[in-house]
Amino acid sequence: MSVSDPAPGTSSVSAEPVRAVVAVGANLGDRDATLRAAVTELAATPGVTVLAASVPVESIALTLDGLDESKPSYLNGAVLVSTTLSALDLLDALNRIEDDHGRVRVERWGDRTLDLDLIVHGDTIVDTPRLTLPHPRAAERSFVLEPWLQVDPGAVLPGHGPVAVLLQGLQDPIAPVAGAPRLDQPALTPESAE
Ligand SMILES: Nc1ncnc2c1ncn2[C@@H]1O[C@H](COP(=O)(O)OP(=O)(O)OP(=O)(O)O)[C@@H](O)[C@H]1O
Ligand SMILES: Nc1nc2c(c(=O)[nH]1)N=C(CO)CN2
Repeated sequence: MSVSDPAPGTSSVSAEPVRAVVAVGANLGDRDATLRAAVTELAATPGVTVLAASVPVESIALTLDGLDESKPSYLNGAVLVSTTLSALDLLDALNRIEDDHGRVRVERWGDRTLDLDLIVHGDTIVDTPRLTLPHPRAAERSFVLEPWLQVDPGAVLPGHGPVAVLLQGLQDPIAPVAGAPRLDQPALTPESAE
């Protein structure tokens, strides 16, 4: 590889589709509606096919000071996609969707209307300020790993091991949302819930 070659997986177009995992989260506004809209927009992105989406899970806000129950709680989920986009182009698409949902970047790990993190992109390993893959904090977060396991029961986090094993070692609590459909399905309306 010459010095001008892009890092693996970051050139603008992948030769073959790869599987990627996107973690979704929100703790401001109508969290459920925002996550469902984001999955719809992801599915409408050229070069992206949604293969599966988790149901939403409720989680306590993780801040730089630890879990903080005084902050609005998060809804989190995960989406498994097949994509011909490079990791960087997929990240750009995720950032555009975040911006369209009024995402304001004020404080690290601060409250947000929508957060879309790229967890893995094929076997891409990259570590730059713009993009680190696999996501460097995924292994510590039940709110990422449990939904990921829902969409890919055999998932392995490169450099860390099977997601099912990692999840067993974590303490951050997550809770199901009673009756909530998968995030690639419409929300239940009072009529459809009857
Ligand atoms: N794998 C990745 N997924 C998403 N953003 C990433 C990734 N690697 C690096 N970044 C960079 O991180 C920057 C900050 O992203 P963001 O504000 O979403 O972080 P955060 O969600 O607050 O924290 P965390 O990364 O711990 O989830 C973005 O500008 C983005 O370029
Ligand atoms: N519970 C929860 N806490 C968080 C989350 C998140 O998605 N869920 N995302 C963060 C930054 O990515 C910071 N803290």
